[in-house]
Amino acid sequence: MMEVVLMKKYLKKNVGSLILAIVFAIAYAGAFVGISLLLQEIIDIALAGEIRKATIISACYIAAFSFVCFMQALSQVRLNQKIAGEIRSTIVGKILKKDTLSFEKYKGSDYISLVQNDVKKIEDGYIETILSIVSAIAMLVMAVIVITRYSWVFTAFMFGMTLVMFVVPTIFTKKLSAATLEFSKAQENMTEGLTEVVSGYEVVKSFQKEDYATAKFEKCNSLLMKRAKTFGLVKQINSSTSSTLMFSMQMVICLLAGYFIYAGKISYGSTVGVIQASGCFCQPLFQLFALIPAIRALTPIWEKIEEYTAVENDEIEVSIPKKDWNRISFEDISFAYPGEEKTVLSDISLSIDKGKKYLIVGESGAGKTTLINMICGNYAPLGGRILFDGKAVESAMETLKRNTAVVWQNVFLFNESIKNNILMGATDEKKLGDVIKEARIAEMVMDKGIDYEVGSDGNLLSGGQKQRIAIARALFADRDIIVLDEGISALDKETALEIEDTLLKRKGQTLISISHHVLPEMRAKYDEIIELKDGTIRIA
Ligand SMILES: Nc1ncnc2c1ncn2[C@@H]1O[C@H](COP(=O)(O)OP(=O)(O)OP(=O)(O)O)[C@@H](O)[C@H]1O
Repeated sequence: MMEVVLMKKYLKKNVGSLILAIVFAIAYAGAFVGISLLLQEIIDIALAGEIRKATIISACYIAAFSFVCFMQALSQVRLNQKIAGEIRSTIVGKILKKDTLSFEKYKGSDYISLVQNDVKKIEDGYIETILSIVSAIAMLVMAVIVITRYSWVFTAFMFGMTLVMFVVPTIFTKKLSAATLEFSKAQENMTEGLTEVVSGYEVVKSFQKEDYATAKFEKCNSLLMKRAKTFGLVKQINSSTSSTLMFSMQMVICLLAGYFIYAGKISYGSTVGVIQASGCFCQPLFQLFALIPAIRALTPIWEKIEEYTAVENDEIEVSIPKKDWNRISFEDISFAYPGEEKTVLSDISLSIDKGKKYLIVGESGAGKTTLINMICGNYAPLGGRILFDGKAVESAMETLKRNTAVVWQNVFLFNESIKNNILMGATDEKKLGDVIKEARIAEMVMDKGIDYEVGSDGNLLSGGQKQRIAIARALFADRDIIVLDEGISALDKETALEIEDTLLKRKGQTLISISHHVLPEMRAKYDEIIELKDGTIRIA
């Protein structure tokens, strides 16, 4: 089973906490079975007139019992939290390692739902269920030993009934798995719907489309309610069937014990003991019948985690160094988005020279962003070659990534200070001062302060301010190629020209700029104009 293989590595990492949790799960089972022996003892002692002794024994047992219960809960919560935290970290780490195309296979909200909702299902259900199974098996074994001490007839009878009732988990496992997966999909759908409604707030308000947005949300909400209901119902039917069967079995044991005491075969204390011990047999047995489908129901969740976080190669990211080059050549490259028949780029050949300035132009949808995604190493071409100074290199995509810095049309800023958004973990105060000037944010920094928190995705800044911080970030990264995907479109004409001139003047650094608005004087500033049309290029 896949989940066993996946879980093994988390359990191995937390072997100390795991052993502790197992020890207390078994102790917890022992404490329950021990009650039957205790009851037998104290009833027989009390019947013999030794009430004080019976009271002391009971008090000691209660103290030990509560300690074991507390420790069992504590060790379980501790292990659960540790493992859930590690699963979350692993998932996010793997998501960040994905290449752009496989990342884009799922929506951002799908990943959020995976980490928040699906890991929660494992957190709530997996470890707890495994430990409950351990505890149930231990209780079962101990109960059998204790019951056999009273009479083998009880044991034989209970095993017989168990065989008859074995059918419960087989009925519910499939149904519960399907309901769990449907519930998870509905949660994913809800996360997406909710994100859209909240992110689209401005559009909704300005067009007074509250009803439209509410209806959109309600659709997701009612689907989630429906799926949650089915999931809850199947889960409930599974456990109530188990409870009913357990109750019936205990009733029969009581009748049998009644007969034994009537026939004078066991003492009063033993009768109470055997009834209590039969509870310790029935309860875990039916608990197991409910727990096994519950744990199998999580299989689709494990599969989903595997699918969403599949990373082709874990190793390459950190090992590729920045490369010295003079010319990068793209020869006969083509590209189509996965699952799409239409080729966006067809047999394109172009060369990028160190220090030269390129302007990419073309109609909307011509493939400009796709082309720069390829130049930046985000999209691997379907055919053709990428050469560095005429030579093929290992991991060309990673090498391209190491050599480029992009300012995207839609800038993303972390909910941190201006400074942290530029440095992103690096340190170099001198270079920071330089890029602040070059990106024309000196005035803003003076005004707001370098430690000004920009808000979620920079919502406390204007579009132009965000774009200039993104330019400062790209300059700070000190890559050989700077790419502007309409990266100065949000700026006023004067600032845009100033920044463009600065970037054009940077010697030794290649500039690739995409622009819709190409004025004749702009064309003259660039070394080459790459014109994209119908998936092919014309270089002027
Ligand atoms: N993730 C995607 N999946 C499928 N098709 C896509 C995807 N992204 C873009 N496309 C398609 O690829 C083509 C080129 O898109 P691209 O964004 O590269 O054009 P563009 O020239 O940058 O457009 P614009 O100037 O409007 O930004 C378009 O037909 C677009 O619909």
